[in-house]
Amino acid sequence: MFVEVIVDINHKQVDQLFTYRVPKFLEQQVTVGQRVIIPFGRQTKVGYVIRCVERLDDAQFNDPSKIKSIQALMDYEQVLTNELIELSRWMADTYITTRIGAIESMLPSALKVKYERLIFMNPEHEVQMNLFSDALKDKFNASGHSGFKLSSIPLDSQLFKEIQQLLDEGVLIQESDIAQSLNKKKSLSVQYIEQNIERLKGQKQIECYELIKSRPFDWWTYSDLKSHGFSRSVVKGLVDKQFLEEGYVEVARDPFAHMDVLPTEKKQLNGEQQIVFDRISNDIVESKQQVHLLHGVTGSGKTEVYLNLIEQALSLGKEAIMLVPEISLTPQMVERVKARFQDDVAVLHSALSAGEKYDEWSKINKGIAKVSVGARSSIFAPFKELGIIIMDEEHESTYKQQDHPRYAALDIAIERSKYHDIPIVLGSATPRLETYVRAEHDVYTLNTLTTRANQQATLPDIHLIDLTKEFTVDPQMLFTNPLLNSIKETLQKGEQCVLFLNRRGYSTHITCNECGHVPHCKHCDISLTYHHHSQSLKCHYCNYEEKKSHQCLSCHAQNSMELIGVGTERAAETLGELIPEAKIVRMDNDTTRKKGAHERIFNQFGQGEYNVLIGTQMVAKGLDFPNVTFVGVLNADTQLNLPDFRASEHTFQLLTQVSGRAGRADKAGQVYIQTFNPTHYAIKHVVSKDYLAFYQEEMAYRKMAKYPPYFYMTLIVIEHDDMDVTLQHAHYIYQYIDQQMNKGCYLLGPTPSPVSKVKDKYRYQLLIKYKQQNQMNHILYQIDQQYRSLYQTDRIAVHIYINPDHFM
Ligand SMILES: Nc1ncnc2c1ncn2[C@@H]1O[C@H](COP(=O)(O)OP(=O)(O)OP(=O)(O)O)[C@@H](O)[C@H]1O
Ligand SMILES: [Zn+2]
Ligand SMILES: [Zn+2]
Repeated sequence: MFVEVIVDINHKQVDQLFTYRVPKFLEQQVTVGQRVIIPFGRQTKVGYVIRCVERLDDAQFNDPSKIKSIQALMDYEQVLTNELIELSRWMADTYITTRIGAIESMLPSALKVKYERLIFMNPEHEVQMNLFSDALKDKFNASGHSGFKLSSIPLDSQLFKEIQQLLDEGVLIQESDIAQSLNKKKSLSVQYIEQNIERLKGQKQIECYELIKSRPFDWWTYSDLKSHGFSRSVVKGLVDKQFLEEGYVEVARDPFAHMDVLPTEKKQLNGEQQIVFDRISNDIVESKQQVHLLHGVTGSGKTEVYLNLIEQALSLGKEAIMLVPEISLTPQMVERVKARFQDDVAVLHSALSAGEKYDEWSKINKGIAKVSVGARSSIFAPFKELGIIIMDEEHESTYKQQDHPRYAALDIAIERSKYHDIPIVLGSATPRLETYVRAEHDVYTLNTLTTRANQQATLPDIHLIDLTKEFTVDPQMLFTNPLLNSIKETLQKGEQCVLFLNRRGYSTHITCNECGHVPHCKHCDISLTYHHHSQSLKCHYCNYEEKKSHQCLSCHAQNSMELIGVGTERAAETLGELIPEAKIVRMDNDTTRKKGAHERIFNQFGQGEYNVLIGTQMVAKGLDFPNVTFVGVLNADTQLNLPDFRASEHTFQLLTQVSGRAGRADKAGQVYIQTFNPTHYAIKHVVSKDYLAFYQEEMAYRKMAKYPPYFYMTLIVIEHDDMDVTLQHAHYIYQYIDQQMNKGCYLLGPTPSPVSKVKDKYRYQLLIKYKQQNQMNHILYQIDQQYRSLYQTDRIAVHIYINPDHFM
């Protein structure tokens, strides 16, 4: 038997199938999707079995005896299903990436292997140790002559040179050793040994032995048995009498052990919810591949519909994937899914440690968990009988991976839904234009929820405060009187406020009030951000940091550097001064860095320990607190002014989402939005709560400007240390594309990128607009190929972003 294998080396040149022989003793065990250890050139590598072949193609192999054998299995279970293996090929083609890169993005990082090189003396070579340096002799002696790791020797040392020399002469040899970064958690456990039960006297011991005997192949931890009422001494006694065998066995960590999730009852769906549920549920039952848009206003009970659909899939013996944008943005979602489906749920998200992620993934791989809730990469959850895929808040940009392979979770979902013949649900109060237009044209099924689910709740009243007319009362220019008065009124009624500021840090920039100088990053074309906590200026692109100085570096005026633009930290401080009775808690990147900080802040706010929650994007979405009746947006314009054609869309989405946090239960909600652009359509339609009106106006603009969804767009960014070289290659790529592309495509540029320098590299960009989704793939592939090799020699980097969300 032979296998075809993809090798764990992320390089185009070796990104192909290699054939290996399977030794007799492994024939029964090797399966597709497993990892094997193989000789590769002069190294030992890990490979993924893609295909098993009984007979070789004679034409291809004229000397089959030359085919090498696999050495061992890396693990006993499959890590990739047949479906995922196929998908990796599709990804490599679609995203212009390597197949191994695609495979890696599907697996938990804990499965990543580390390769070590061990140095030995060559047993087939006459070795004269007395010719070795003392340092080398010490190395061998210290290892008991069983070899040492090459990585333990500094690269620039004399010893390293000596070893290289001896390797070349064949006196020493090296061998690869493969280590896995995974630390499996092990726990002391016991297992059944067959014995005559008559020999047991104690009643407790007999019961315990009977229980373990009932599942003779299982390992039981001491704490398992304790929960069945058997103390440690009872179990130990059985071990001593050799009724049980003791050993350390891998156990799963439970990252949610601290989270008490009580099972919740289903809610009776309302009329609209029921209609939507029936329609989608029908597609689950009939195994119909169909994308559904669930367009439901904030608080319309989309989550409740998702939970019922998952339940439906489970009742048919199928599994479900529920994607959320980022766990930190939707903290309550995990809890709600866990509460409904308890131990059937695996949670996959970035806040877990690598080991915890592996354990959760393993639960799916072993068929223990039936539902996964997680961020983007959990779209690859290795389920075998998928019944439904749900993407909550489908408009979020976190559903696209920014690094290689730059996949979109929706594309992957669609591939998987074709494989399993199942529906996909895209839920949002503010769908992307790309999504809505497909629903309009019946490519997707449109489902709508027009009212709030809770019968007493209505959508909040939304008011604008025109900052061109209304003056702010504080020197930081954050709060107007109408806003402050509403906050006070809310607090007096014993209700809660959410305040949203689209920034982080104490203040964004500092500027000299004498000459207008703004400190910039030394390595990037971007102004530095002031952080009050550390009294320093930081670059958010490269992490460069410097102390804030009192003197202007440009005009040398003393004490002239002032803060402009204000962040959440300063806003919270100012509000505390203006309304001393407010109990304020802040939520942004700074206050949530520690593990579990999100949860803690939400819980404390939910329990009423605070009455004002002030924060960035993190407070804008997914919150469901009945006592929040007021939402204030301090400045609606920050996002509107970004150089991005989606600026209006993003502003409309964000303001609608944050407004939606108010008045979700029986108390009516109020929203105040401060803006310098009260007549801008993105803001006007938030006030009128009219998604469709916004959609139509924005579509007209996109059509005129030839933007998505009328055109597909690809951004190409060219980066190099030298500006002239960068521009030269940008022109070269321009000409290449210009000659190859069809009529009806548009090529723009080269222009400097909006952030024209990052980490000391100059950046130019080209933009292509075209009509058919994959029509540029061939050209882009060629460019990618060529520049991959050029990068090796000339360090010229070319990044290709297909349908990017951001153009910075
Ligand atoms: N059928 C129902 N009857 C009563 N209450 C319901 C019903 N469905 C949902 N709810 C409640 O209404 C509130 C809003 O529901 P949910 O959070 O599911 O809305 P959503 O559409 O997901 O919201 P958003 O998009 O704003 O995050 C929740 O508190 C939920 O418990
Ligand atoms: Zn920088
Ligand atoms: Zn100055």
